[in-house]
Amino acid sequence: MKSVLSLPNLIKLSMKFQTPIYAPNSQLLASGHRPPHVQVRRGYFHDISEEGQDALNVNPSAIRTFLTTQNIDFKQGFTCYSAACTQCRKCQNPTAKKAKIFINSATGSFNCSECTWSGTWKQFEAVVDAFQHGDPADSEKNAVHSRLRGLDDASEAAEEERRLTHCLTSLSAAEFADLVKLHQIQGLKMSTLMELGVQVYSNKRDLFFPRYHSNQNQCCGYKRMIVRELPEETVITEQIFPKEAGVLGLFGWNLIPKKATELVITSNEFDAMIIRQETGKPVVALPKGISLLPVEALPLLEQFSKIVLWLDGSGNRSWQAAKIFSRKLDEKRCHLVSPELCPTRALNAFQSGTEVNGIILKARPVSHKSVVTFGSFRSDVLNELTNREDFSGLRWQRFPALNRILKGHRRGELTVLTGPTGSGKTTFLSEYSLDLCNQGLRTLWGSFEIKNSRLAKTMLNQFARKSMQKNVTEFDLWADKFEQLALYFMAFHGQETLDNVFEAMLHAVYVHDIEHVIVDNLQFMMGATNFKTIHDRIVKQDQLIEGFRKFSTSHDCHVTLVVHPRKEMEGQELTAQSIYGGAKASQEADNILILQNNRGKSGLLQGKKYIEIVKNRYDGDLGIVPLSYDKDSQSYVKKERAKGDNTVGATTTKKTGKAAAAFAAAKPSTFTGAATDGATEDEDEDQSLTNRIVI
Ligand SMILES: Nc1ncnc2c1ncn2[C@@H]1O[C@H](COP(=O)(O)OP(=O)(O)OP(=O)(O)O)[C@@H](O)[C@H]1O
Repeated sequence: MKSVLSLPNLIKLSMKFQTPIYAPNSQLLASGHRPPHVQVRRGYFHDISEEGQDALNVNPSAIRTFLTTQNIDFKQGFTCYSAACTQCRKCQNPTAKKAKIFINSATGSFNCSECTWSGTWKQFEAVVDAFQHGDPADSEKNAVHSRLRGLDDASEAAEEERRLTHCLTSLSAAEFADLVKLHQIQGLKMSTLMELGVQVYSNKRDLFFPRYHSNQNQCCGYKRMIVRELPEETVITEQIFPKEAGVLGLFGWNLIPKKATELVITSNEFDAMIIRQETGKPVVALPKGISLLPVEALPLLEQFSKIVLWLDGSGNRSWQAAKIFSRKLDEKRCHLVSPELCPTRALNAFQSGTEVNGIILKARPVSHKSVVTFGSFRSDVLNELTNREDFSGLRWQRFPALNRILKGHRRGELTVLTGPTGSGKTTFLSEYSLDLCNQGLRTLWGSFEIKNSRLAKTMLNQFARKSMQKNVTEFDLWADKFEQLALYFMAFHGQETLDNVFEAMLHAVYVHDIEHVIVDNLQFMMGATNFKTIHDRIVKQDQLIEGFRKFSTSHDCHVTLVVHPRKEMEGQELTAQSIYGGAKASQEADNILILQNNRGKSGLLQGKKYIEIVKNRYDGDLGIVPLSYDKDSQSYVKKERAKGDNTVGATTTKKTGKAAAAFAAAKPSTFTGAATDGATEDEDEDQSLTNRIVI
């Protein structure tokens, strides 16, 4: 994945935020007005355009056909095709006869197991002649003899970091006991930590966890667990290197025997260690927990015919992630430790007296996706029954009222948002998606109407909850934090074909484990064609909606789609029937949200825009969420009041009491309900509105 901004855009950004921007070689690209001590920064959003383009027209059968017509002898693995590597110099050596290139069957990207020669499918096609003749000179001429992206630099930086750390034996027995208590790793032996390469920093509290890729002797990245003492609590945070781009590697990979055929995958290093200690089984931990199974790790995992996934057992998201990962790894070989089998992560299970090996042996095979029995999803049913709160989805932090109605944001659903032109749909969606992304939901934005840089500016203001224009000196601070989000952008602008958009989405879901796609808006996929009749136009739109519906269901990925209302509806209050096109949108969508522009005339809605939820398939609750707009931060969330500011609170409390009557007067036939006790004043207000259910 690449971070790219074109030079003109960089200059514009620099001017806008009055900050200098440098190239990686420290050459000044744009000066801004800031003093020259500002550090080098990268562009702050991830552009997947190149990857998406590369994925176009690549599919398993196209890859197989190409390899066959080129007379390349290949084997089909679980996730990759493999062929002997004749390309790299090392593989010319008779001792490196076993070197293979692995070609990912979904994307076509390839890399060699020995020399880490790597590239995209297009590059492979371009040098296939040189590849077949094993002519390294030729490959160099073609300038694609590239190593896995950034592997060398990252390895060097990781080794440098390791030099800052010390062996655990440098700790006294009391210091090690403190460390165990601090990280809550009772039961783990020092020898186990050491075997897996864990080291301690000079402060005797922070830990270093190395990760490895194909070279089991040299780490390619690391995680630092940083312990911070705050006045009232101790906080442990994780710093991951490399952050996003490049090869992340796997913790524990250095100990995996080349001939091992079974593997356990965990989402946490300590879980991997307890499994190693208690069972001696080959085990690795994922670099970013349940949020990512890096695609470049797939060739490493080809050797295993059985993979047991035991991810962090707390919560539905990890169970969902295990199922998504098993699809990526090939369900045939995957076994899952379900929350029903063991509701906690491995270390916690061990600490509470559970026999870890027994749980791994009982892991259930993932059944064939099109032939299922009740037994295969009985744990899902039990989960849904016992963890209803959890199943109701990821909760918005900025929109508590949305949680009350929609019960959170769930995977695999289709949400349609409509509203009059210019009413603020993009602005709202930006914050709605940012809120979830900030909680770790991997998000892909398709903004066809406004440029990514403008959208990112809005998001940055919302993220910082202040105007970046007015606080330009803080740009670097916020941009750095913003850059940490798992946020990706499609690099499309204006009209785009559905095929191209789907290809980019498919690629992003597969490679980046995207969980939420936002498409703003559907009209940009209708094509420039002049439709003969309105009917033709409606049919086309229905096909598009059907496509997005299928996508969200089959990839268990939430799709939020902006659809314009019918022209004649502008100026009137909109309903589910106002969405442009046939009935498809309202049939296929799981949730329909309308940004109502015609501000309420009286009561609590006076002068406010609001979101009206007119369809909610999950729960059936409907209602409204009032929006207060703050122009500076482009945010729909009220600014936090200073502590002790009772003036506003008193007014609000009073207003809450009268609100129901005032509101009922505004919309008497549509809403019923009352405010709830015990909520904060703001929540009271939201609650008093959202409790009114459309009947
Ligand atoms: N509640 C609001 N009050 C005032 N201005 C707003 C509000 N919400 C958004 N805006 C501003 O209105 C402009 C249009 O907003 P936005 O692009 O989000 O609307 P939209 O509904 O997506 O437009 P379109 O129908 O063209 O796609 C932006 O400049 C935005 O900052």
